[in-house]
Amino acid sequence: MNQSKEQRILNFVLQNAVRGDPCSVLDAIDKYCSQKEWAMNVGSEKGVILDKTVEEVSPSVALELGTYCGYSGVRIARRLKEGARLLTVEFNPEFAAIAKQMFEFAGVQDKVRLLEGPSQEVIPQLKKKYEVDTLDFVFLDHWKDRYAPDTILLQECNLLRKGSVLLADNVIIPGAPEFLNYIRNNSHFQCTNYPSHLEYMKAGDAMEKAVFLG
Ligand SMILES: CCc1ncnc2c1ncn2[C@@H]1O[C@H](/C=C/CNC(=O)c2cc(-c3ccc(F)cc3)cc(O)c2O)[C@@H](O)[C@H]1O
Ligand SMILES: [Mg+2]
Repeated sequence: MNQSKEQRILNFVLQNAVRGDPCSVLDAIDKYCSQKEWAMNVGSEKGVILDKTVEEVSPSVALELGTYCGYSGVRIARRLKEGARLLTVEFNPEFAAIAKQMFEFAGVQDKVRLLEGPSQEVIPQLKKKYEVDTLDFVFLDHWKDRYAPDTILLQECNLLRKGSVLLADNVIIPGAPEFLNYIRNNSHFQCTNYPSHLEYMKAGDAMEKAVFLG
């Protein structure tokens, strides 16, 4: 059975990156996806916006929606302080298996917990099953029509506290109009837009940061 693109990305990392070195893993994925096969990783340019936001927030508990191959999970985990943890949600078993291997090779597996399942089922389990009190940081990068309903669900489940930071990828391409409309017209969120470019391409894209005001 011929390999998937995601398996080819992982193989390239295993053969070209340095085990235990998260930066070399990110560089290998960026090299492969810019030179060989495009893939929907947040990439190095938007990745810097992600890095800066994670450093600013310095989260103890971070949530990622849409693990895919684990690129942004590695990117976030490598910046977490001692004892902090990333919970990342992925419902495609093949991608989850790829991402788990990516985390282990990068050496961040002790900071990252991959939760397999659809976000709308996992989010309501975070407090009881995964011992979460509130989330300090949430990275949204899954199906774009899920950003708004999941942001509402996070509030319904009391998972946000005053100062919790949401960061959403792709608010230009593919776009998340319902999310932008919801979050920018909601007085409980303070929004900031960060213009950038689509990963590995020249097209414009942007990230949106939304701070929950309580
Ligand atoms: C059910 C809720 C739910 N629960 C759990 N896991 C879920 C989930 N919904 C989705 N997943 C997983 O997340 C990942 C999907 C991510 C979706 N991302 C884009 O579509 C995207 C597209 C472009 C682009 C494509 C083509 C272009 F031409 C331009 C741009 C660029 C980008 O950066 C992009 O993020 C996969 O692993 C899903 O299995
Ligand atoms: Mg994305």
